[in-house]
This record gives sequence, C-alpha cells and structure tokens, in this order.
Amino acid sequence: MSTLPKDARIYVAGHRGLVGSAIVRNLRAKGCTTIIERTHAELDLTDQKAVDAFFAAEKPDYVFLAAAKVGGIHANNAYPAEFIRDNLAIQTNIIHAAHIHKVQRLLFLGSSCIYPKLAPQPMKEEHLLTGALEATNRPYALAKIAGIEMCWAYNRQYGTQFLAAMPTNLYGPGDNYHPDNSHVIPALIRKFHEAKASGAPTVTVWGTGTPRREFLYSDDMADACVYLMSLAEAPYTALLGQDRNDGLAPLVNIGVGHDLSIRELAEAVAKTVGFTGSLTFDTTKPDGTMRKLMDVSRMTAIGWQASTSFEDGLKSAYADFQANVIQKP
Ligand SMILES: NC(=O)C1=CN([C@@H]2O[C@H](COP(=O)(O)OP(=O)(O)OC[C@H]3O[C@@H](n4cnc5c(N)ncnc54)[C@H](OP(=O)(O)O)[C@@H]3O)[C@@H](O)[C@H]2O)C=CC1
Ligand SMILES: C[C@H]1O[C@H](OP(=O)(O)OP(=O)(O)OC[C@H]2O[C@@H](n3cnc4c(=O)[nH]c(N)nc43)[C@H](O)[C@@H]2O)[C@@H](O)[C@@H](O)C1=O
Repeated sequence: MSTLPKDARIYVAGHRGLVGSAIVRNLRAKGCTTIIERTHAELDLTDQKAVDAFFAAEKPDYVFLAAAKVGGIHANNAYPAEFIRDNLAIQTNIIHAAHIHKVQRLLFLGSSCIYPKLAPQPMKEEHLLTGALEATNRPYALAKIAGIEMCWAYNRQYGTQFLAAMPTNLYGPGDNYHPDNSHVIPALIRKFHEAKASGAPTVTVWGTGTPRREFLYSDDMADACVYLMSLAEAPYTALLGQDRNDGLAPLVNIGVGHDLSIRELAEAVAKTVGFTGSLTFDTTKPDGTMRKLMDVSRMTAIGWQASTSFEDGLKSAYADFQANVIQKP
C-alpha cells in the first residue's frame, strides 16, 4: 500500500457534497496540502469549455469525480431528464479533460443502481449489463454505466488509469434532508424528528417496507476512495484489468456487505431519534429495487473494509441534522 504524495494536486469535484466533503476531510487528515475545489457557482461542470479551461489552468494529478446530479427514488422519478443530461455532461467533460490534461489517476463514482433490477445477490462487478434496469432510476443508471464505459474506453485507447467505484446507498454528515428529493435515511431522520417535535402519533414510510438496502457511512466511503487512489501501481492496475482478458470493466463495488429491510431501517432511525409512535406504510409510493446488496470481495481482497457501525453512523447523521439543519434559520 503506497500513499498519495502529500504535495499532489488533487481535484475533488463536488467537494461540498456528501461524499466530496468527506473525501476532503480524509485527504486533509492524511496531510494532503493541495486540494483543488470549485463550487458549482464558480465552475458549472456541464460547461465543456469551462471544464477544459479549469483543467488547463489547474493541472490536477488526481481527480475524485464526486460531482453529480443526485437524489432519492422520488427525485430520480420526477426529474429523469436532468438526471441523465447533467450526469452525462459532468462526467464526459471531466473524464475527457482528465485525459487531455494528463491526469495520473481518476476515480469516477457510480452507484449500485447500475446493476440489473433482478441481479443475483450479492451483486458482483461482472453482473454489469446482464439484465434490465430498475425503472425508477434508469436514466441515472444509464448515465453512470456510460461513465464506466468511458473510463474503460479511454484506458484502452489512450492508456489512462481511470477507475470506477460503485457505492451502495450512502448517508452521513452534510446529507440532503429535503423532504421529497432526498434518500431514505435523511428523509426518515427529518420525518421522525419532526413527528417527535410535534407529538405526531405516526410517521409515514414510503412503499411496503419490504425492499432491502445496504448503507455505507460517508466517511467510510471517502476512506475507500482515498484508499483506491493511494494503491501501489500493481494492485491499482490489477483493478483496472488492462492485463486481463476477462472482459471486466475497471470497476469496484464499495459497501458493507450486509443489508436490512426498509421497515427495519425505519425502526432503527425511530430509535436513534427517540420517536416512540407507530409506522404507517404508504404503498402508493414506489419500492424501487427489491434488493441491491453489493458483493464487496474485491475491496476486501485489497485490504479495505468499512469501519463505522450502523448504530454509530445513524447517531452522527442525526447529530449533524440537529446541529446543521434544524439550528439554521
Ligand atoms: N448519496 C448516495 O446515497 C449515493 C451517491 N452516489 C454517487 O456518489 C457521488 C457523490 O454523491 P453525493 O455526495 O451523495 O451527492 P451530493 O448531491 O451530496 O453532491 C454532489 C455535488 O456535485 C455538485 N454538482 C452537481 N452538479 C454540478 C454541476 N453542474 N457543476 C458543478 N458541481 C455540480 C453539487 O454542487 P451543488 O449542490 O452546488 O449543485 C454537489 O456539491 C455521485 O456520483 C453519486 O452519484 C452513489 C450511490 C449512492
Ligand atoms: C442510492 C440510490 O438511490 C435511489 O434509489 P433507492 O435506493 O430506491 O433510494 P431511496 O433512498 O430514495 O429509497 C430507498 C427505499 O426507501 C423507501 N422509502 C421509505 N420512506 C422513504 C422516504 O421518506 N424517502 C425516500 N427517499 N425513500 C423512502 C423507498 O420507497 C425505497 O424503497 C436511486 O434512485 C439512485 O439514485 C441510487 O443510486
């Protein structure tokens, strides 16, 4: 295991997001001194010319591609055009500029929803493109699949070293707590907190409560990303797979390797928040994929595993909500 040179020029795209902010924390803790950041207002990553000019000026050595149009099941369903358009544009602009401006390594973040709706469980990297996708997030998933293929194509044609990491569902400090557009954990934190505060007797959970999800804490996700970017040459190129003839994309799953039902999740969030009322399930809302458990054996084989317990992760996510969301005017 080698490390990122402390003086390397490291661009974290999406540095104010859930994952990007955790990557910046991780890099700073490891002593990296030259972290390049741009807000959305400073650099619109869908603008190809602006992205190229930025790479020409800043010349990053390493790129974490954690900027994307992101949201939960409702947002994906409600804004499908934005999810495919923004994600295709952001990732195309950054991956191409990274090639032109000779970035040493790039880590592209996808999502577990790239795998078929009915993929065997746990889902392995080789299950990519073996079946139909889940309808609620197909535009987003197809953009992410195009990003993986683009990393692979550039590696083959131009000899770049671009790797794609597929995280499971994430949560943690700085999450999006929007009541409708967020993912399930921040949504439930808000719902249970507001119900407790108002004395409401019941909280409505979307869907049947039977789908299963796997959750990874954002600081663990960031640690996995930095671990991958810090790998010595041989294990890194082994993940890229350029020397193999097995037809596998430069792809690695990141997760915890176990899941729970949405009902069990809701009960855990209620306990964390201290809500003692009942749950109601709104079955007019979509369940989405019934199960998407990651096979994380590629990460464990290279010596990485998540370290935050679900109980601790939920506690710190709720603490973040209390400190940074409800305290704000
Ligand atoms: N959260 C999750 O559960 C999961 C996330 N992922 C993936 O992980 C990555 C990070 O996600 P996450 O941190 O949760 O997302 P967030 O929404 O928290 O952060 C995304 C970041 O990208 C920035 N961004 C979006 N569009 C643009 C743009 N056009 N120009 C410049 N910046 C832009 C956002 O800035 P601004 O807010 O100002 O627009 C924000 O800082 C993404 O690739 C996502 O697909 C994968 C699986 C699960
Ligand atoms: C990370 C992943 O995120 C999205 O997929 P998803 O896993 O289905 O995301 P979700 O977190 O929004 O929901 C998980 C489950 O939870 C249920 N659920 C209950 N109650 C609430 C609720 O109040 N809010 C939400 N959002 N969901 C709820 C909900 O019905 C579903 O069964 C993708 O679009 C895609 O973007 C992607 O990659």
